[in-house]
Amino acid sequence: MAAGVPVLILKEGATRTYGREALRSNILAARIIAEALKTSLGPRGMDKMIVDAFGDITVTNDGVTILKEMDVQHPAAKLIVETAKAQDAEVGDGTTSVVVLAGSLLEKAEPLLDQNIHPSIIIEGYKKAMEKALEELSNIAVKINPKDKEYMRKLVYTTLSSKFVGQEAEEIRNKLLDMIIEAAYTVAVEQPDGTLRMSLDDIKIEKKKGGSLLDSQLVKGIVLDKEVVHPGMPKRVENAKILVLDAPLEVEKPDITAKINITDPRQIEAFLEEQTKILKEMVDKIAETGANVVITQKGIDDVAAHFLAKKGIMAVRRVKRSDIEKVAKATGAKVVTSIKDVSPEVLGEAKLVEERRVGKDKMVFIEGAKNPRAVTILLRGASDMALDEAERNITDALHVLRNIFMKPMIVGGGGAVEVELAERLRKFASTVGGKEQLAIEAYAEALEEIPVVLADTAGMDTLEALMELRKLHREGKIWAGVNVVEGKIEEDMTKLGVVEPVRVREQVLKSATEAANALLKIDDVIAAAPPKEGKKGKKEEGGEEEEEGGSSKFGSEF
Ligand SMILES: Nc1ncnc2c1ncn2[C@@H]1O[C@H](COP(=O)(O)OP(=O)(O)O)[C@@H](O)[C@H]1O
Ligand SMILES: [Mg+2]
Repeated sequence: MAAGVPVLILKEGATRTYGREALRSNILAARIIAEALKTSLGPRGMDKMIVDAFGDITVTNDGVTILKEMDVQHPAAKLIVETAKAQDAEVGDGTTSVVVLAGSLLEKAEPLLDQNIHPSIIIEGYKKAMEKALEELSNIAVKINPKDKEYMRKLVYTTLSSKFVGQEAEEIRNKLLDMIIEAAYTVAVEQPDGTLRMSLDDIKIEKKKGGSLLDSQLVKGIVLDKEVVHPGMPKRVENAKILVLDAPLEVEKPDITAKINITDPRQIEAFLEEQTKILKEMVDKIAETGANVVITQKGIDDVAAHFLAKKGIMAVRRVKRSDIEKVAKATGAKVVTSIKDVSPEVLGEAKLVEERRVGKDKMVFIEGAKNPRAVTILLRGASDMALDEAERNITDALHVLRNIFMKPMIVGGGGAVEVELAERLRKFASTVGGKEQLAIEAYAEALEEIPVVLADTAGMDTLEALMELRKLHREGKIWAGVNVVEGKIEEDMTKLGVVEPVRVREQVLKSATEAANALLKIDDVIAAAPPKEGKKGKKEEGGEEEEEGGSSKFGSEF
């Protein structure tokens, strides 16, 4: 490489950092993110309160939520954030672990860099360590029976055990647990090989402020946060034949440019009559199909609503696109985009469609749908914050179930699996030798950061905890870990029910290693000058898009 020849002409104000300096600055940035997230790991993790530029407040200990809300600027930090988001999208869990592990891998790389070990050797060593760790992970994983509902209930209980503090906590957890388990097993489909599959799309979470979390309910069907359009319409329809529309029941408004010249009052009357006639014809056409419920994404004119009511048809308008899709899927309806395509064949079916009072509002319940694999968890709660956090916790628990359904294998949590893998990696390292051995040993040490952080959240002496864990694992207690609730070392975390889906831990290892290695590979950072004050507003508007673009750039490079 021809060093020192300036081939790049940078814009004024752009900065460029090379070599070790670039590497150090990236490592530092990634470690700062990890440091910030550490204290929220595990059930004793602290909550973070994040206030955005608009003054909106989020309180959470959910890793990916914290990262999404934090306005991260440094490119290396952004890469870590993107990795956590990818982890979240892939398995829906383990995001905090990924960030902590990636940060720790980079931290442990520093002394090696100080010894002048080339980054490429560290990268290679980390890769080998990861592969070995994955191999050992499947060796120690325990097979479980996903159809054992009671066992799965216990398992999900531990995911929720850290959440909801306060007096009603136990009651709330049990309530949510009942709904989660029931929902998951309702939508799960047995595969030919005996395993279960579930799609999170089949479980809708609808939040309605008011009441308490204990008033939440599981509905075997779909709940729409809408009222029936017209007071004259039935509020309850049994054996519903449902027309799902993506078309308005309105007469198209004339163009803004079109001008209607009215010279005679009778012309207005004729015009209105004509409109009424068109609407009546629409409603007649719908009634002819036998439909007794109409659900549309678009509007319904008051006159059309009146005619529908006269025919005894219940109607709901301005339903969200995503809900329209769910209703169609659940009831077997075809979404119709034009009234002329309405026919008996496109109708969906459900045993009951009913408007019910929920707190101060009314909602429409569609139950006993043709496809029984559609459920709604209707959450109630005193505040938006409480509802949002409950939704995140439920989503987490559902992800745990989905991951175990997909791959019914577990490992001990509370850092047990990490300590065991670290022990095994150290043994492996000695067979590799050379400088790579050092990198593999560094990887092992990085894994131990998970139990160390957990012990820290429980106020334990971290060094003592680690020593004891290593000792127990050397004695063959492979699931010895940190009981953070009681603040002590436990010989078998699986007995406590603190277990983790293997699928999540696999993904944690892969994502964290990939992120750390990607940063270790960079030896040149070219940063454009920050935008001038005047341009700021413009940049902020397009902020989201820019961020997306930035991340995909990373994605394609590594
Ligand atoms: N009751 C518990 N005791 C000890 N460790 C636990 C317990 N529950 C969960 N953990 C551990 O906490 C870690 C997960 O913490 P969490 O906050 O869910 O972060 P992540 O975003 O990585 O999933 C795992 O290592 C898990 O084994
Ligand atoms: Mg988790």
